[in-house]
Amino acid sequence: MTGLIAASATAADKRVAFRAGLASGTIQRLPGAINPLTAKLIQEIGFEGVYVSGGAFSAGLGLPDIGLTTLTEVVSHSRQIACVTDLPVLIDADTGFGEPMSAARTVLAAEDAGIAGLHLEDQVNPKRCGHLDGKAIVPTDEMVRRLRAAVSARRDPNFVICARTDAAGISDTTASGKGGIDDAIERAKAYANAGADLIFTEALHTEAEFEKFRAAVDIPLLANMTEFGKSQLIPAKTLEDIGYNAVIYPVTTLRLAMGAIERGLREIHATGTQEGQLDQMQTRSRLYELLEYERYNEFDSGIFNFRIEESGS
Ligand SMILES: C[C@](O)(C(=O)O)[C@H](CC(=O)O)C(=O)O
Ligand SMILES: [Mg+2]
Repeated sequence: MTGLIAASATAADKRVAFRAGLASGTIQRLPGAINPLTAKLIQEIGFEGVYVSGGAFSAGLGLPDIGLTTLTEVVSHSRQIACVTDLPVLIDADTGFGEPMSAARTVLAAEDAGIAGLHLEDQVNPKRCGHLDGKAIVPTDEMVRRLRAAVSARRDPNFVICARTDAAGISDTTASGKGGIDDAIERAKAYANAGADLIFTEALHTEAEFEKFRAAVDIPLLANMTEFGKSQLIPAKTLEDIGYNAVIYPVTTLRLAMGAIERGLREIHATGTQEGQLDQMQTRSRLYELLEYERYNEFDSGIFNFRIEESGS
């Protein structure tokens, strides 16, 4: 029955695995899971970890990514995802949901939810998507306070605290931060000194910028391969060759699913049937396979009465 209902790996195992992956020299690929079922697929296909995106979570609630979601909402959604996978789950904790003390509380809640790590960003509150113009960052020392609070709250030393800097995407001089890639690199060094285990280099543009960042700091780095944003979409192998340690595909599964849902709904609206789209769908048998329906019979033989051979799908 191990691995049914909930994952077989413990939170401690997953954090150890994430740290080992970050130190391995092999890039850790973390697609965003929009729900626990997607996390099961991510594991089955063979990725190294699962990401929980704040942007995809808020979009799923029908809201823009402007800091409207709360610590409780994000952690409970992430707990459900972490619960069903043996893979480490990294979550998007935005700016920590408040002042430094709230960042500390966020870490405690994430640890209790079985999550392997989280990232905190240096944007002002309320934050916005890192690939939009007009965002603003807090002074370095304020972000350092956020991080110190998070690091000191941690009870499991293997829980990964990732610091995201949005500085590279800020071109105009703001009251709060210089911005630009050089500022981002300086900030990454300060964040590493404050105890961050991993740096999320948000909104770099080109391969050359990723290379420049890698050459300047000696702490694990995470790349964000989000679509339709400011960053060139660089293959995982190239990022690995550059020396990056992790890559997220944060909103990709939401965009894939929503693209398919919109096409399908329009066709049903236009033709009155979904008949022509059956080959685009995950079949009942594939869904049941992913859910491991059959294994549930191990402890209750009355549950599984679906026959793949007879159903034809
Ligand atoms: C990584 C990110 O923070 C997210 O919430 O997934 C977003 C992704 C996106 O909006 O494309 C971000 O880069 O700010
Ligand atoms: Mg986000």
